[in-house]
Amino acid sequence: MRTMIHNGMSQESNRFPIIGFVQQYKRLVFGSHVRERGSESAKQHFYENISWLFMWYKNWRWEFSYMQQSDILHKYSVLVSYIVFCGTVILLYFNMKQANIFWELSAIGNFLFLLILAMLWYRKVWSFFFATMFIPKPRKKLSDKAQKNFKFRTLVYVTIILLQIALICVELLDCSQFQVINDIMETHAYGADINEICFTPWAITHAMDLTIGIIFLFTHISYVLKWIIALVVLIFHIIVVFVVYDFMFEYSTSSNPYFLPQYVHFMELCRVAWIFHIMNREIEFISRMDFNWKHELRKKKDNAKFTNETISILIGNILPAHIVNIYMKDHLASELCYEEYQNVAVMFATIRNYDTEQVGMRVLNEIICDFDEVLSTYQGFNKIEKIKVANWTYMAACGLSSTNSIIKRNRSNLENKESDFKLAASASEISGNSELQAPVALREVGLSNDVVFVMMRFALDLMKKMRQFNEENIQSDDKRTQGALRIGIANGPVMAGVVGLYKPFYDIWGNAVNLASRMDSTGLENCIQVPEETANILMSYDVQCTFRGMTFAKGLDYIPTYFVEIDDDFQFVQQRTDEAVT
Ligand SMILES: Nc1ncnc2c1ncn2[C@@H]1O[C@H](COP(=O)(O)OP(=O)(O)OP(=O)(O)O)[C@@H](O)[C@H]1O
Repeated sequence: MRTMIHNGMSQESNRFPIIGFVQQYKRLVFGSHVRERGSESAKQHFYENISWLFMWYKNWRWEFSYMQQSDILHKYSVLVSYIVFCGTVILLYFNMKQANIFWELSAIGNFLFLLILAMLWYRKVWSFFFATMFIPKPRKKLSDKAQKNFKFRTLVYVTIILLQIALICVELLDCSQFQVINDIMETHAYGADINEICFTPWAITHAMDLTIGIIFLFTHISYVLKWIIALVVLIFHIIVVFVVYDFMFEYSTSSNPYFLPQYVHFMELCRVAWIFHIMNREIEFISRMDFNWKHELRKKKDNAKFTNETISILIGNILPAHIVNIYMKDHLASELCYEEYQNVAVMFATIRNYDTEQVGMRVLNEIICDFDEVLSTYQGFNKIEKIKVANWTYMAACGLSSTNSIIKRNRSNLENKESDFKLAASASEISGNSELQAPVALREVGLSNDVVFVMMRFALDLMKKMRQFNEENIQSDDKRTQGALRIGIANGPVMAGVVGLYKPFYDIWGNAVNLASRMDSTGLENCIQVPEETANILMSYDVQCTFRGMTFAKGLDYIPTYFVEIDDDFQFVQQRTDEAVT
């Protein structure tokens, strides 16, 4: 992005009138070609959107937001124009006779300038003098607002120029044409002091030069407004030079023997106006181009943010939220990162009576969508995480929350307790759990048996959903053609993580997973089969579990298994008090 901006900026700078000329010259002399790079469309957009004559954006929304930008140079512009104002006072003082009104206006001007400068500079001056002391910096509200407010900036600008022009006007008005002629004749006839003459033409022209300087000094003021004011000053000068005080200017000294002094005066002002205008145009161009690039950058940033969010959503559909955070935050994609959980409830739910060959993918998709809908209601602390759908089996787990886990990372075989702790803490930061102090605490949290009870409730909700699906989609009363769920649940320690380079897939491993799978494969339709340990937990929650018998589970031999007692509405049956496990 930075390279793109750099390329763009250097390309744009080649188009400045002066630099552009140098480039053209180089091409002519050395035959070199400047290779066009960077974002062509952004550049094209900029050129199409700007009016070269008026230096404004054709899009008024852009123009408005450009003008509303904060002008950090504003206080410096005001300071420089104050110096110029004082310079004008000194210039007129030494070259002309002053009336009282001149000093009154100077005093008003000084007062206004100092007021505005105090408003704009108080914070900077304060931090300059008191930065080392423990005096709090004054609030930046006023100076900041003044800098940001376009109307205020324009008002200050117009006031300064009016003050400057008024100063020249009072000097001129104080000198009537009759008095000027009289002064000149006295000077010639009686050898009177030249300082006694109330009017010095070059002083007026130079004061006008300074005014033109102030006009083009300010940035973030409408370019057209500046030109209108500059034209008014030029016309005012023409009237003074050629009409009202033509006699004085005609006989003033000339810096060019080939032109009449009046024209020399006018050309002087035009030259100054032209130079300042060119400089101002360059600054305006850079400033607008800078704004354009900022806008492009903001757009690209927004796009990048949107893409990032989309990626997060997509990955969030594949991986659990806290794993997404670790992946996105720490860029672990190429490293092994897995979690150890002390107690997770695992469920395998197989949809029976359907075969993809017979009913097609549509039925499977609809049922799984229904199940996912149920899943979306199991959020929060004991959130249920869908692991996968394998064939017609829906696999889910409860207790895979970041606060229950110890995260392990395999970074160059560097794995020790300390790093485990740090990562567990970072996971807790992500999930916002500040109670987490050490892995020991994690283990205690991870041992909560609520996960088993929540998993059982989820299994019952899936059964209800299955029945609803049958009612809505299957016409026949034949139980053999209707979908039925066979569910196995087990709990215990598991490991969870993402392995491999491509197609990140979150999975869980451990005895509890194998056992849950066996509980499903050896179970019965519309029943939830659990091993003894899980049954004991459920019974401690007052859920009636009935001993099924010794069931053969491959790899485990014969193990005692239980069915969770379910009524006709797919509600669990409360345990009879005499059987309750305490
Ligand atoms: N992460 C998992 N996802 C899906 N199924 C799993 C997962 N982990 C284990 N299982 C299933 O649990 C069952 C028992 O696992 P075990 O490791 O005992 O397999 P096995 O001895 O190879 O048995 P089988 O011959 O049935 O595959 C297997 O059927 C296996 O498919």
